[in-house]
Amino acid sequence: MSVNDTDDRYISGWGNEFATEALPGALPVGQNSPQRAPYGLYPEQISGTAFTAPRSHNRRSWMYRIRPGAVHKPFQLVDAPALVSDFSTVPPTPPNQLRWNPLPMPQADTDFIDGWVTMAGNGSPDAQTGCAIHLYAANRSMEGRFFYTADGELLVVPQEGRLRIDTEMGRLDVEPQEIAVIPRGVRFRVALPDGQARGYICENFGALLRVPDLGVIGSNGLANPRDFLSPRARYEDEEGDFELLAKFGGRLWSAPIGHSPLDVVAWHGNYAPYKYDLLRFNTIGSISYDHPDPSIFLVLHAPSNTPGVDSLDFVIFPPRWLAAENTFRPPWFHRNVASEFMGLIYGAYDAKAEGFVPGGASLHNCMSGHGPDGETFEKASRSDTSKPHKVADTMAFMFETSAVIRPTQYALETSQLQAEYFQCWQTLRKNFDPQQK
Ligand SMILES: O=C(O)Cc1cc(O)ccc1O
Ligand SMILES: [Fe+2]
Repeated sequence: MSVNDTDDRYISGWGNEFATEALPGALPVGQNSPQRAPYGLYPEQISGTAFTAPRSHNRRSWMYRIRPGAVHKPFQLVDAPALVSDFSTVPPTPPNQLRWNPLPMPQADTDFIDGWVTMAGNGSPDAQTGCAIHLYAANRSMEGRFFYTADGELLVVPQEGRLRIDTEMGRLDVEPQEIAVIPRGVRFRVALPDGQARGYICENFGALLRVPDLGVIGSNGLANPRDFLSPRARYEDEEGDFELLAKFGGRLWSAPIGHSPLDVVAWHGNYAPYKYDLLRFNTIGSISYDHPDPSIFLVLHAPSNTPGVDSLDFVIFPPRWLAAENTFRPPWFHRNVASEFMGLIYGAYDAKAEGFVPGGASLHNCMSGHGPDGETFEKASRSDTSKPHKVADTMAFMFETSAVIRPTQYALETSQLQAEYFQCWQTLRKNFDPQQK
């Protein structure tokens, strides 16, 4: 999918000052809050950063809507036992390497919101740092229901089935190998064009995700800002007995609402949902020797207050050429200060010969040893590195965090957990021979 001047669905560029209207002249000219806005619309600002954040980080948008966001009945608590947000209350677990099979598709009617289960995370919405990592599996479109989370922005990584995400600011159609980011507070509804869908969600409680600086890479490369797409304004003028769901303070709340909140006729600003096709990533790697650190595969990151340290990194392992000579080409054995939650969207991952399957997940926490499994090590230690090799048919990703990731009780007790995961390194035998260099 490309976007150009004739694409009537999206506007492009990461963090742009967009201006889009579904009716001509719906955006006031030269001011945000005229005494009476065009078409009888209500102006409403949505702020994603503090009013006083530096201009380079300041994110807000103005919406021109049929009714203000305040128009709904009071919220009531909804039981949502599968959702976990405050990880300070989740006990630390042994530093074991963990791996899971995919979440099964639901049997009962389950929409995108019903289908969330929290696997792991750190921090909390109250602390405004950390993240919750959820899986979703759904077989019904949301009907008459709308959702937002005040706890964080949502990074949605579809693994199976397309998602039609209708947001206040317009429509995003996303499919596996694309991602969507829905800002904190933005209301949306998800339909499933393929009848069912499964994937991963990282709910980022901290600073907003952004495209990283490129340093010595230069002015182009990795995820190029022009490839991020935001929706054009699109509105519904519908009344009915609808439900507005909110995730707030780690809990789920429901309020009756008499109209569709997707009633924004025009908006402008730089706080908006966006999508990105992971196959657009300009993957950069070694063309001489050795395997670079995976920070070279960074798509988006949420910086912490410590320079150079991110609270959350979103890293991908896309198809790419491996050309490094005299080099062990797959990921090396390693122990990191960061903690790594990995998922597989498509194909196979080059560090794991088997067991890590699309829709599955793994967790390698701070300083827990991991790396290639026995089979991968044997093969890669003997492969011919005089020729480049294409790693094709693959798309893995990592939610990497500076704080330890705590798996939830669900994640530790589910039958998806692969109790024998540790075995994949037990075949790594002693090769050491002091007589033989
Ligand atoms: O653990 C993993 O497979 C992710 C990873 C990949 C890599 O190429 C280097 C380090 C790293 O943590
Ligand atoms: Fe790793």
